[in-house]
Amino acid sequence: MKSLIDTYELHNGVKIPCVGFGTWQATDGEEATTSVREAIKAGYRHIDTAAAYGNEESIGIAVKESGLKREDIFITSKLQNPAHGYEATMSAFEESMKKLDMDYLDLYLIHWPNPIKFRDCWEEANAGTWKAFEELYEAGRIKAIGVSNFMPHHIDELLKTAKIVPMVNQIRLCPGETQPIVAAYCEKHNILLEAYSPLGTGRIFEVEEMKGLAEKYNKSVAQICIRWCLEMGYLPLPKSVHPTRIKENTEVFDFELSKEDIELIANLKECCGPTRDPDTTNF
Ligand SMILES: NC(=O)C1=CN([C@@H]2O[C@H](COP(=O)(O)OP(=O)(O)OC[C@H]3O[C@@H](n4cnc5c(N)ncnc54)[C@H](OP(=O)(O)O)[C@@H]3O)[C@@H](O)[C@H]2O)C=CC1
Ligand SMILES: O=C1CO[C@H](CO)[C@@H](O)[C@@H]1O
Repeated sequence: MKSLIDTYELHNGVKIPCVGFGTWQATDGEEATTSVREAIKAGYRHIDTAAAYGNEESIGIAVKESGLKREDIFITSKLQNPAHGYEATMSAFEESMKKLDMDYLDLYLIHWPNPIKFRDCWEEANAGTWKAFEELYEAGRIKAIGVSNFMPHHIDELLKTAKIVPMVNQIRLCPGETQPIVAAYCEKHNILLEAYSPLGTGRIFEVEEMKGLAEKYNKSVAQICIRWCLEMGYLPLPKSVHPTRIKENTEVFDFELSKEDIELIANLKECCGPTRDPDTTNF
C-alpha cells in the first residue's frame, strides 16, 4: 500500500480503501461532522460508522458537504444488536440509509454475532439477518456484506444457510492482539480482516515498547500501530476527533517496519487490555 486510496480487493471484486476512518465516540452533531470533514480533507475515502454510534446523520451531512461524488467514498455501517432477524434487519437498514441520506451502502456488517437479546437463538437470528443482507446485496443496495466480532463458530453456523460468504470480518486487532484462530479462518475463506481499535482505544500510548519503536522510526506511536496493521494485511480503522491527529494518522506510507519489530508488536500480549468474548459480552 502506498497511499490512503490504495485498496484491498474483496472476494466479490469490490475495492475498499486500505485505511478507514473510525467514528465511534465521535458525538453526533458538530463533533462527528467536523471530524469526518477533516478526515476527507486529509485524504480518507473510507468512513466506518454504525447505527449504535448514533452519528450516521452527521456523517451523511459531512459526506454531502464534501462535494465528493458518492462513488468516490466508501461508507460502512453496522446493524445494531436489537435488530437481528429478517424483518428487523430490513427496517434497520432503511433507517440507517435514511439517516445517512444515501441510496446505497458500500459495506454493511452484523455488528455482534450473539447479542444478549438473542442469546438462546443467535443461530436463527443471524440466518434471518443474513438472508436480508443477501437480498439487499443482490438488489444493489449494498455493495459488500460482512460481519464483525464473529469467531469461526459463528461464521460456520452462518454458512450453513448462506449463499454468500461474508466479505469482511471487523474484529479487534491491535498491538498484542492478533486473534490468530479467527485470522487463519478468515484467510482460508478469503474474508478481509478489518482492524478495529488499532490504537487500543487510546490505551497504546503509554506502552514503553511502542514509545521505543516510535523513537526508532521517528514516527508517532499511532503511526507505528497503523503501519503495523497494514504490514499484517489488516485494514485499520483509526479514530480521532482532532484535525492534527487525523492527519498524522494518514502519514504511514513513507516507512516500513522490520520483520522483528512486526513480531515484537504482535507479541505485546494484552498491552491494550483484553478483547471481549462475543458469546458472553452483554450488548
Ligand atoms: N465493530 C466493533 O465492534 C468496533 C468497531 N470499532 C471501530 O473502530 C474504530 C477505532 O477504534 P476505537 O476503539 O474508536 O479507537 P482507536 O484504537 O482508533 O483509538 C482512538 C483513541 O486514540 C486517540 N488518538 C487517535 N489518534 C491519535 C494520535 N495520533 N495521537 C494520540 N491519540 C490519538 C483518540 O483520541 P481523540 O479522538 O481525542 O483524538 C481516541 O481516544 C471505531 O471508531 C469504530 O469505527 C471500534 C470498536 C468496536
Ligand atoms: O463498535 C463498538 C464500539 O464499542 C461499543 C461499546 O463498547 C460496542 O458496542 C461496539 O463494539
